[in-house]
Amino acid sequence: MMADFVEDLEAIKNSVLLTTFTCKKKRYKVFFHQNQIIWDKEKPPSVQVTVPIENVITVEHVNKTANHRLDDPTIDPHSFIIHYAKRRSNCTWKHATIAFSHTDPIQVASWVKTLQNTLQTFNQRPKSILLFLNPYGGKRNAMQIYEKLAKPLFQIAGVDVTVNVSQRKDQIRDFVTYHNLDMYDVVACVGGDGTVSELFNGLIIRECQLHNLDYNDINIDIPKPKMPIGIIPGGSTDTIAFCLHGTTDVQTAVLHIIFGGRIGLDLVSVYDETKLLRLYASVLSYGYLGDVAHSSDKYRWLGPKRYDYSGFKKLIYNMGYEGEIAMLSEKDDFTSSRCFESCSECSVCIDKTTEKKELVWKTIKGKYFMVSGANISCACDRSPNGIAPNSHLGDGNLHLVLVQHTSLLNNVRLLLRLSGRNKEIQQFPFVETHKAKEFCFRAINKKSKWNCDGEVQYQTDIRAKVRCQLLTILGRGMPVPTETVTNCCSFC
Ligand SMILES: Nc1ncnc2c1ncn2[C@@H]1O[C@H](COP(=O)(O)OP(=O)(O)OP(=O)(O)O)[C@@H](O)[C@H]1O
Repeated sequence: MMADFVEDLEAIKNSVLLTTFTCKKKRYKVFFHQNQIIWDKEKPPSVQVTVPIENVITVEHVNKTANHRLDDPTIDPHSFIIHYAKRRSNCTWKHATIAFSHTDPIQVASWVKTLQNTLQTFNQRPKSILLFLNPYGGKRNAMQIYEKLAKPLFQIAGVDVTVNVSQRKDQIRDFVTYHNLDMYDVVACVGGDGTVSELFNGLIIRECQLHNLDYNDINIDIPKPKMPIGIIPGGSTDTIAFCLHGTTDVQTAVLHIIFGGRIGLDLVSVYDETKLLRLYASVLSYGYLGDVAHSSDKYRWLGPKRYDYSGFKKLIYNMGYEGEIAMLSEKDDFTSSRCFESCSECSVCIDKTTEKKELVWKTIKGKYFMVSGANISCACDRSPNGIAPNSHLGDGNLHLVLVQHTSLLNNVRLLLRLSGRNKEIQQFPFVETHKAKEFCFRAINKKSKWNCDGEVQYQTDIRAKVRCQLLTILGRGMPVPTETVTNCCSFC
């Protein structure tokens, strides 16, 4: 049975179709081989387009226009349409279509059947999605984002979407924790980092309960939820979505959900002395960013601009906070590289046969402007490199970025560099970065708050532990950039 299936797949992959079709009164040679559709004009100049079948959303017959309003639409046996995704230079993907016609309906039927059969072999593509909308985050337009940009694409792809609009904070987390999700392939959301955080915190608590595990115990191996999550940006910063796709473009995110590609994302579980506080995916930050998260919530009516206002106020105060940090790291791990699509460092983590490296605890004390445990680079539109440019999505490590308390001028340089794309903050002498699998923080004297995926966490003394690739996300990872970097002034 399995052998037959594999043979069928091979037969589909090796099948060759070559037909001359018409498109907008011009003749095109269209070719399908080795899972690539290629078309080009019959006569010069050449306009060759190649579309890998994994970038095809759907293939269908074109509908004939009905003679009367009340007539049911019928299919035109002479034409078919390919809906596919086109990658653009700025990391975004766009929906595109091409319709081909032929006088012989058998040619058209043969193409439609072959392409549809090939698409059916992509069995990771979701058929049924439970989608949460957060009407409160970002510009409060999650509903419009869904109706205008996401729904039409899901309809083209034939994905069944059940929409659930959140009525209160933590409702998404509670729903995912306690409701039956068996009828869905994927849970997804339209919202910012706080919404994504509700979604995966609910999924993890649910999984622990299913396995009768006490999630408040830091020593348990947290079970990995089977269900992947899809993220459609609809918040203010959307750091998680940006680090996954290299953009916060909504259409790109929806296309990644439709394609069903999977990547493993590390999560970090954060505890106080007695219990799990929450899990995070982007950053846990104490000091400046904690203060900004706390004060900016009062100005939510300002939208994303609230971060500029609160950020400026907290910068002027230039508070420093004393603390003691203990971190658990691999003894000789000095590697540092960026995480892009098909990342080799993240694929090593999946391989359970990798030998375990020796881990050591190290303790440091100091006065800090900011202490951040970055699980991912934390790049976003406002900070194209992020706090930790070399942090990976799924390598089982976080980057502990410690910014010492220093002059106001240095803080301004730090923030300018964070908002630029040319240099990394790691090059400043007052910034040190450590890779860690676990860390503890204890505040000394004056206390700040933690900013945990954009949400305020009031307990200051915490312990955080990375959980390697605990979450499966629909996406392909950050694309390799094509832009060249230009030099900037030495000030920032
Ligand atoms: N119906 C609701 N009413 C009030 N708050 C809600 C509701 N649904 C979700 N929330 C909460 O809204 C808060 C903000 O949401 P979210 O983080 O998605 O947007 P944001 O803060 O604008 O974006 P980002 O985190 O990307 O900067 C989160 O704390 C989330 O738990």
